Amino acid sequence: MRTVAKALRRVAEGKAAAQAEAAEWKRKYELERARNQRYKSEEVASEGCSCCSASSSRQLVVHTETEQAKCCGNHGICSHEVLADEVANPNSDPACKMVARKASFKLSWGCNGNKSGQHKHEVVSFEKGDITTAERSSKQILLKWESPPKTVFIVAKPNSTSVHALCVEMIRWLKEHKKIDVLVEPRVREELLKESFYFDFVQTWQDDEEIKHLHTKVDLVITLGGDGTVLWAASLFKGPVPPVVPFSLGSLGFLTPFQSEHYRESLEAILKGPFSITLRHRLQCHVVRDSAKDELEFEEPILVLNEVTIDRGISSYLTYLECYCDSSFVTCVQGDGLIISTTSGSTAYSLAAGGSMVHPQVPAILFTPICPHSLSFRPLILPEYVALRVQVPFNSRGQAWASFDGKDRKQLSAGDALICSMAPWPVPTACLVDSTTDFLRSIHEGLHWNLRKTQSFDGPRD
Ligand SMILES: NC(=O)c1ccc[n+]([C@@H]2O[C@H](COP(=O)([O-])OP(=O)(O)OC[C@H]3O[C@@H](n4cnc5c(N)ncnc54)[C@H](O)[C@@H]3O)[C@@H](O)[C@H]2O)c1
Ligand SMILES: Nc1ncnc2c1ncn2[C@@H]1O[C@H](COP(=O)(O)OP(=O)(O)OP(=O)(O)O)[C@@H](O)[C@H]1O
Repeated sequence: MRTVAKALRRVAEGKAAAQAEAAEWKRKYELERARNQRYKSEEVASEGCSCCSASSSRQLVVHTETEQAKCCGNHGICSHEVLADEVANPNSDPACKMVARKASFKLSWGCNGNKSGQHKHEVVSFEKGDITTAERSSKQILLKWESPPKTVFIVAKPNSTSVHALCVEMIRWLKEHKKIDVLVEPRVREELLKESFYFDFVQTWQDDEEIKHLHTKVDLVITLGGDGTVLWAASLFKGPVPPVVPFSLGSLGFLTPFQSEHYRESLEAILKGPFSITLRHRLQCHVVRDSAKDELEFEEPILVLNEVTIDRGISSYLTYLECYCDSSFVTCVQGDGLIISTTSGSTAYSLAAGGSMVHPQVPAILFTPICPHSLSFRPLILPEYVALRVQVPFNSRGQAWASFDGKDRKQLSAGDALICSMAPWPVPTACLVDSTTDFLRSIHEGLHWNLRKTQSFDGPRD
């Protein structure tokens, strides 16, 4: 219990750190606004400001440092740290090639036609091009490049001829028509070089240590596969995630709105911008062993985009789990297990277990039992600022198993606990239209939600 209390404190410290960062960003924003007001009388009166012409849509437009001198200050946030250039590395080894400067971008929040509504400035920090959130945005978010993206990371589903063919064609197009550098996983680079030495320019990494710095080298991630490829791509980023463009080459396509047949048009639009994004929040999960003496014995936290599942594995006994929300006891789960899901995962395992479908922008955590041995156990939807703790009691007959986005199963013995809270690094996925339209399309086309033959007009009348 002592180590779990420490774990909860650590989660709270993590949240506090994210909120402190957001508060610092908000302080900068207030300072910039004050500075913009001072500039207003000097320059904008004569020159005007490009963003003001967009003010009819009450867009919040974020300016770069260079624009702040003439920014009108009506609704501009001018805090934007210039990204550090990376030193070009003469080493020809593709694993060591450093990419040029990372593209900078700005985020704006649309008020979607609500011209009169007072616009609440969401606090989303995107220093150095890394998106970190302390609060969920309640408006559609637009991403606008301030400098053209230079490096794209392509994640391709393995063992698929169609995916490989598209990957080859897309890399050629990006290099020859868009002059964009491409980075792929080591497996993919080997496959490309077997095909032709032309692909020697494609970059990759040598060891997993480099994966930790992927977000500093990549401007955009493209996934070629199904929903699982999006999950896989997200799992490669243990911190900030660059914008992801998911192309659909799977069966359902909940997370993959872009059609591969039109990849040129889609990528032209994305590379030019601005484009809508959905900040898909992730859960950060810690396994705390009963044997842990102090917090240094924590295992590597795991980030999930869909859900973490705690189930009975191959045991024939019911799982028996004690659940806490912050420090309040929630319930004991006796059944096949429990799913703690994000809103992005609400249409996946949680839905199959009877949970609700929730729009990905809703700030929530889903608490869904798997085949509970109790008639009254119904799924819950909790706020996203809570920390959930699931513990295997000492009087449990069997063990439990935790799996993260359906992968990496970890055994939980008596006294072990799993602690989950919202991670400050969402997966920013590009929208085909916008967050809501894409979500509704996915449940209509992926699930055929409420698809019913229409009742004929003829028949009795009131
Ligand atoms: N009984 C179930 O429904 C069940 C069981 C196990 C895992 N899953 C889901 O599979 C996910 C892993 O996906 P995978 O592709 O790596 O494994 P997988 O290849 O076994 O695919 C499982 C199915 O889940 C779908 N899926 C994945 N994420 C989804 C989402 N956010 N919304 C709607 N459908 C989604 C995929 O399209 C695929 O059809 C897990 O995160 C879990 O949500 C579902
Ligand atoms: N680049 C990758 N490297 C390793 N594994 C991957 C990679 N991309 C995807 N996978 C794994 O392959 C499995 C299948 O991927 P994906 O779900 O995208 O294809 P699918 O199952 O054919 O499509 P759908 O999920 O829509 O049915 C997933 O479990 C995923 O974790």
